[in-house]
Amino acid sequence: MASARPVLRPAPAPAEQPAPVHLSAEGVAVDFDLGGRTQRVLTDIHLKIGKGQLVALVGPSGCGKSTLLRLFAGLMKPSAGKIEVAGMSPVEAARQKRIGVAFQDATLLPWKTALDNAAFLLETADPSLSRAEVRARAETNLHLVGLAGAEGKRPSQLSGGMRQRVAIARALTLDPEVLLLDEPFGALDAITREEMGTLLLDIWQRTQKTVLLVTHAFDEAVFLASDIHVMGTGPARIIETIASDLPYPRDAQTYRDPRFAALEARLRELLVKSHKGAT
Ligand SMILES: Nc1ncnc2c1ncn2[C@@H]1O[C@H](COP(=O)(O)OP(=O)(O)OP(=O)(O)O)[C@@H](O)[C@H]1O
Repeated sequence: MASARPVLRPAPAPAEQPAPVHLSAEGVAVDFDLGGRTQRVLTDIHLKIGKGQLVALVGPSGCGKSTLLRLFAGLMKPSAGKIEVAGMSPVEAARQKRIGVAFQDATLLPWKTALDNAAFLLETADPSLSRAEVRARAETNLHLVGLAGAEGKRPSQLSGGMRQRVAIARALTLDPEVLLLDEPFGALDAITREEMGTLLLDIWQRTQKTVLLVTHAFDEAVFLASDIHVMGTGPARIIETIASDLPYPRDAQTYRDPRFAALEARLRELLVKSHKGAT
């Protein structure tokens, strides 16, 4: 009788563990008081973003994307529901330097140079660091965002896109776990925007930060994000979450992947519907 041969099977792949939740919104609503009249801007927002994910938030203009980002940054409180960052309140997470933000209006200090602006937040957040150390970190990040040579310029001497990049360098200098980016490349020309997108992917892959990116540009959302949360209006809520099937790493070839076009088309369809109030 032939001896039974051991059957060689590949070792089972370890079950993929979902990343622990890093940013969460549970039943969040925001009301603004407009001189005695209450306007509900966000309603029933539920969102879970895993640690180390790069996620995009898209939606019609004025639907409340920046408001949601401001909630995660701890800059305002929800009228209802709960927001957490790393299992704590956003205010506490910000206090612990876990959150870096770069918003649409770069809000740089006009009297400070690009280098001093990039250094500013870390300088005030961690007085134990030497000035030389802080400036070295700020300089590294300014170079990373393509601003070598502009260290000594003041905001009034920089273009809108350059100011935006200083704001990103300032957020990176804090070395936070979470990056909240509101239209960070909105003011840039198409080519620089693509370059900055590739740079962001590179930073993200090297640092494994959790990134929440607000953008109007479908191609940017599709190129960068693993999940795209689509918001509708009146009042805003998440109408769909698209899990991207585009693999990482992504590069110029990614734009030619048929899956890219399909995702972009899906986004377009959802946002057109949302504009018409049909969702
Ligand atoms: N502090 C505030 N007080 C009153 N209303 C506000 C305030 N901040 C924002 N809003 C209103 O809330 C809504 C959502 O604004 P928000 O800036 O979050 O939208 P958005 O989706 O980021 O817009 P965009 O894409 O144009 O940047 C808008 O109607 C805006 O006018």
